[in-house]
Amino acid sequence: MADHATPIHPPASGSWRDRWQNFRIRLIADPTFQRFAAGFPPTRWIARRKGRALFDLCAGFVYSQILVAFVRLRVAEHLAGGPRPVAALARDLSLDADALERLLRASTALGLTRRCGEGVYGLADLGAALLGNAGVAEMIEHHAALYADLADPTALLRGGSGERALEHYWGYATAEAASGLSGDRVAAYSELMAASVPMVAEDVLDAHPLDGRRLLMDVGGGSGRFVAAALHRHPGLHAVVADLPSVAELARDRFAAEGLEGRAQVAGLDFHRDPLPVGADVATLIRVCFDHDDARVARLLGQVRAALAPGGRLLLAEVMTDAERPEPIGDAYFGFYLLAMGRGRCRSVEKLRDMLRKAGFRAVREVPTRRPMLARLLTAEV
Ligand SMILES: CC(C)=CCC/C(C)=C/CC/C(C)=C/C=C/C(C)=C/C=C/C=C(C)/C=C/C=C(C)/C=C/C=C(C)/C=C/CC(C)(C)O
Ligand SMILES: C[S@@+](CC[C@H](N)C(=O)[O-])C[C@H]1O[C@@H](n2cnc3c(N)ncnc32)[C@H](O)[C@@H]1O
Repeated sequence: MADHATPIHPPASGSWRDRWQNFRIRLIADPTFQRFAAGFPPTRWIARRKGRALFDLCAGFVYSQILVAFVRLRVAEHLAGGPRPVAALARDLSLDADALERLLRASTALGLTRRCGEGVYGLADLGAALLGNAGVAEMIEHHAALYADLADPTALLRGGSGERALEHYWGYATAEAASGLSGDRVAAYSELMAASVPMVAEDVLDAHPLDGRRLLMDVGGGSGRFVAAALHRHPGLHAVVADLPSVAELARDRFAAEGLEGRAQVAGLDFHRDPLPVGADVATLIRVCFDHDDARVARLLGQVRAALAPGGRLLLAEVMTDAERPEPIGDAYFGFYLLAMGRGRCRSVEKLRDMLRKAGFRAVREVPTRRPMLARLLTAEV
């Protein structure tokens, strides 16, 4: 058996299911069993699959950095016209051909490219999906800040010391007076959000069209890209973006540039301190609540409800988890992302439902979205 100072999962009392689970865990932790299972034909495939899964967890950062090189060198764009020989591509990218082939073999192994013959590579499904998705490429570049904060993950869990890269990047997350943030401090995150919101906007507006609504208030609406998408879809709709003053100015510029200034207004404010504009018959909170702690979100939901007209509706969209089934995007990725950023957390659908009800909303419903990995949607009535 494994040579451990403390016994792993001592035999338990309880249901047969618990006892069986404990037995399995003890067995799998035993190196002798691991060796046996890797060679024994009936268990060999399971052992290989689990070993591979553990290897992929170990190697995740390496895979991610291969993706960074792939995006930074714009390999997908250079292969968009069809497969190309390594030598020609190397000339275009000003890269040594051997180094490029190393990258292309790696990106082929990861499903981004495919090998079409001796020294010739083309796009595979994941590389092609990346090409159609500018927001993802920007996120990949942005991850440098996240990885800097994750360099010492236990220190991060213990609260660390000094300002983290993401805490600085998202200046509002821990600021006492967020409304004082200058244009310089909000420009980078506003651009990143504007690049990544179009897919979320499509999915939310497809799942819940705003037909029949008169005035939309997008709370934390950033530089107005969601509102612009809604107004282009619904010609009778008017809207207001409520965001920090320096961000609201970016939205004003967008509306002017897109000829929407007659239908879209901005309200520069701090939604933790200032009242929201009243009278909208639909409000949206898109990727806003998970930035903040429970107490602030509870107050914000109360504020939004109070600002909505009678019969008004709230659409709350962001990544959500399942209370009883932790999963990689909400619990692993956003769990640690938001920890580095400051005070936020990715909440379960159940938790958000409960918070909405406590804020006085009724008829809280989840409306399925096309890509729940980007955002799930809850609607609630005043
Ligand atoms: C017959 C043929 C040709 C094919 C058949 C097979 C087939 C149907 C293939 C499908 C091909 C296809 C259309 C693929 C599409 C793939 C898509 C749409 C992929 C999308 C991927 C999206 C990704 C990877 C998104 C990543 C998002 C990230 C990392 C978001 C991060 C967000 C952050 C950090 C937000 C921060 C906000 C804050 C601060 C927390 O509030
Ligand atoms: C993660 S971004 C989401 C932006 C946009 N809804 C989207 O999905 O692209 C959060 C937004 O909330 C705004 N915000 C954060 N704290 C705020 C506050 N106290 N008052 C007003 N806006 C705030 C930020 O400026 C930012 O634009």
